Amino acid sequence: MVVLSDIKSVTEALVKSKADFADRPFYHSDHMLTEGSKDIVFAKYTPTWKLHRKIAVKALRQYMAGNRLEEILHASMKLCLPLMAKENGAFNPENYIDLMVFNILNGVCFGKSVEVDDPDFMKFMKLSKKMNEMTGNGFVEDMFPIMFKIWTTNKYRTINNMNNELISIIKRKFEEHEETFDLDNIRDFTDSLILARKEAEQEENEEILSKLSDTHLRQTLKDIFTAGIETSTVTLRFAVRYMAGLPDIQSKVQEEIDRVVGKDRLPTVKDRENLSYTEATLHEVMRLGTAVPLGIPHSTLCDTRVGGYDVPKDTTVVINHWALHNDPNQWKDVNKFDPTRFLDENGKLGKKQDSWLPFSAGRRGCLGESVAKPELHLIFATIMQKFKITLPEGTNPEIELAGSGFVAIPAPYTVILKERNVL
Ligand code: HEM
Repeated sequence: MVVLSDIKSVTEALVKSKADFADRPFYHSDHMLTEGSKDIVFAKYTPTWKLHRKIAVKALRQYMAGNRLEEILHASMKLCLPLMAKENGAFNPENYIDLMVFNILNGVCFGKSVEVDDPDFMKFMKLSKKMNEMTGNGFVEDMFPIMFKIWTTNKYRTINNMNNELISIIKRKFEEHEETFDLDNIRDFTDSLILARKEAEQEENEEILSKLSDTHLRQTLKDIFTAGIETSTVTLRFAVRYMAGLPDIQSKVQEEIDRVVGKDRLPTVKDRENLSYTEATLHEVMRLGTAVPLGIPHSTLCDTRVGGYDVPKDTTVVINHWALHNDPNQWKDVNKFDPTRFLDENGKLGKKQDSWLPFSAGRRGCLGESVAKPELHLIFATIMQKFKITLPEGTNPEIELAGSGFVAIPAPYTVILKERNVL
């Protein structure tokens, strides 16, 4: 296994070496949990993966072209904000952040916003968190694949059952969409996937059709949901926790939002270009609170080289995003939370710093970056606009980490909210 921990070698591998590092290692457990490697996230670098990625990118682009993201977020915020305002004293904001993010991705995929007690929301979040927590340390079955045939561990069986429950939720939603599909009204990402299949049917393209089975399409949906929800909720949980412990930075974010957006309306996607300090603060949250510290493992497609070393075909390659974000050669006062490092001399968001790579890069770079960036910004800016956030007295100012999954999680914490800008 090779671990790349500096931006020079990461850029060489992911960007300059074309597809050499674009494969994924094969794990039997992934193969089983993705109904036979029919997903995007863990799939090998094959024409089928390329087709699904292309269709998913196009479908997300279609969705993002209008202002549906903003509409769905505003609807969700109108549900969440009054509930948050009613919280008395210190509380854990996790459930509200979960709902805001769930509603965005539920909106993207299935065109709907739900309430806090929606059964699918509650079930989905519970399953997704538990699965992230449990899968982090891997499966003994991957070392001894024969076990899949004779006896699987309790851990694998539990995760497999939870995975099947997730798949059944998505399957039901996909079937509802198929029944109500209308060519003249493409409502969301799911409709765009169904449309892609109908187009292949019209062209009688059997080869493409064989790659667009129901299983493939629901696995793509599952990817968008699972890859999108945990990463975004964790980033926002870090953001709220950082702001609670950094009152000066919080005030600067709020001054900017008050000046640009005011008090009479919610922030919009268009405001983002004028909210440079707020965006820079989010960048700094994503640097110090790296949500996916070791990315998703890559694998080499051929014999290749990186950093002057030979790397044989089929070598697992890990991108250490945490190291890139904490490299003292790249970041001045590396441990200091300082949004201004992302701003130019005019206070505008400067060119992206090379060693800031939360979404990775190259052919396997995060497929949802175009959704995640406006989504995180809108949610963060709206929370900051509405609430002053403080820590309960006696809280350790250091942020503690928890969890052992793909995603790094801040340890559960509580905050106190005070409404600002009450209309
Ligand atoms: C804070 C938010 C997010 C972060 C930090 C993040 C980060 C990442 C990272 C590090 C990877 C691995 C890239 C690689 O292998 O080099 C990845 C892959 C992926 N992400 Fe995200 N992500 C976020 C949000 C999202 C969202 C909202 C979606 C869906 C709308 C999404 C969908 C995906 C998919 C499908 C892949 C697999 C791409 C492939 O293998 O071709 N992510 N993400």
